[in-house]
This record gives sequence, C-alpha cells and structure tokens, in this order.
Amino acid sequence: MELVSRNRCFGGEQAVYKHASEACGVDMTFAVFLPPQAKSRSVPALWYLSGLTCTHDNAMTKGGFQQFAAEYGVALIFPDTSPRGEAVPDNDSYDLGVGAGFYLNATQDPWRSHFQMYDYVVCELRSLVQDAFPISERHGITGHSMGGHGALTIAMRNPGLFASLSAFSPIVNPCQSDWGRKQFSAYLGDDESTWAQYDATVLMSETGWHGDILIDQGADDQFIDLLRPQAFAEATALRRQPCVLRTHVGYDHSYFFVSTFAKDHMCWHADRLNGN
Ligand SMILES: N[C@@H](CCC(=O)N[C@@H](CS)C(=O)NCC(=O)O)C(=O)O
Repeated sequence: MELVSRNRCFGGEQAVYKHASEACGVDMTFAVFLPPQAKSRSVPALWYLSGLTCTHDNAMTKGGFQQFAAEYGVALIFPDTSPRGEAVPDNDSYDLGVGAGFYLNATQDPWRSHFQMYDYVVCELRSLVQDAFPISERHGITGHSMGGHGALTIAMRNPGLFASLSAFSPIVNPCQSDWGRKQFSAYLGDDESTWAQYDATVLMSETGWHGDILIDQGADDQFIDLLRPQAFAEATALRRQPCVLRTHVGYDHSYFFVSTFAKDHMCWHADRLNGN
C-alpha cells in the first residue's frame, strides 16, 4: 500500500492510498479519514460509496463528513467507483465503464477482467482497511446515487457485515431504469435473472434489512426519474421495513445537497455504531 497524500483534518487525518488490487487487476486508489479518537483506540467505520463519474475524491473534498466523523469518533472510507488505467476497458458515455462500476461483479467481456467492484469493496478493501488501520469490526455504509445503490445492495446482501445503513438520492430500482438496464446488460449479459441481486427494490421485497434505514432525496433532483424512489418506498411499506425516507423541497442531485445532510447521516451511523 502506497501513501499518496496525508492531511491533518479536524484533529484527525485524511489520507489517500494506492494499492495493487487482486479483485480489479489494477492499482486502486481509496481515501481514509481517521478521527482523533483513533490515536488511542480502534473506532467504528462508515463506508461512503460515490456516484457516477466520481473518484474517491468527490465526497472526501465536498461531502463535509470529516467534521462530524471527528466529533463522533468514526472513521470514513471512500473507495473509487471503478478500476482505472490503460488496461481497463471503457466506453464513450459517462455512465458505463470507468467511473461507473455499479458495485457489481461483471460476468461479460470485455468488462469481467477488471470490473469486480462488489468483491473489491465487500472483501478485498474491507480486509485491507481492517488490517491496516485502527478500525473496529463495527461498520456502517452509505452512498450517493450509484453509490447509494451500492450501499443498499451490499448491506442487504451482507447483513452480518454492517450495523447501520443510509443513502443519499440512491438509484434504487436499476432493473427498471436507464441507470441500470444499460449497465447490467453490458456487465451481466441479457439474462435478467442475474440482475436482481443488484437491485435494492428487489432485495427489499425479498429479504429487507435487519435495522432501520435513512434515505434523503432532493425533490428537485434532475435525475429523480432514473433513481425511482417511489419503487423502493413501496417495497419498504409492503415489507413494514423501518425506513425514514425524507424528500427535501428545492434540493437537487449535487454535493450541495449531500453536504447539507452529511451531519444527519453521520449522527445516524454514529448512534448505531457506537451503540448509543
Ligand atoms: N455526468 C452526468 C451526471 C453525473 C453526476 O451527476 N454524477 C453525480 C453522481 S450520480 C456526482 O456526484 N457527480 C460528481 C460531483 O458532483 O462531484 C451529467 O453531467 O449529466
């Protein structure tokens, strides 16, 4: 693991690392924020999965999470959204290929040799950060847009790994959306039965989540028709799933929206991770 940058931040430390990823077959970059409490004990961790076109950097620099992570004693982990580099296949559009890994394991050529973001996040990066940093086994997960999709699907498929769950304007029904169908066809092939494991609305209908869920959504989100919050809301209601879905008038899809509600999400996770 190679240190790319390190900065003091709210009494803790914001660092960026690069490492050779076995799952993705290229070097991957990720960011970790350690709160001041991590100097003397291990702390719980919150994963933040980013959306289309993002790297580890967007939420790290614009999300505004560190101040509250420092206050509540929670580490932050910001993975990249896809493999990158000359060896990695790409596509001309912003929503397929580099920057658009959709947190799944691709089974189709040319994507399958590198686009293994599900295994990368759930297995490889988790065990790497657990070994390398003073991070306890209590983890929460959140994310924005494509990253909200990643957070919801990864948590519901791995209930033992996560103690808290939230999302910002998540893609919740990709099997029925152009933010999903195009990518799943390319990465997973035409057999739609293989897509369901990566659809939060389907997973909510089939398994649900063992805890409660916080979701914030902007009412003026320019991509709201692609996100399909109504489908997930219906699935949670049918399941009697404890879920707080807040729709905020005037807010769009940007990081101005994410940073506005960053404190609420940090507080939500800290309460559940710290066992208060
Ligand atoms: N690139 C697309 C949309 C990309 C987009 O809005 N991405 C969101 C996540 S889905 C994001 O966080 N972008 C990076 C940023 O705002 O820093 C466009 O420009 O229409």
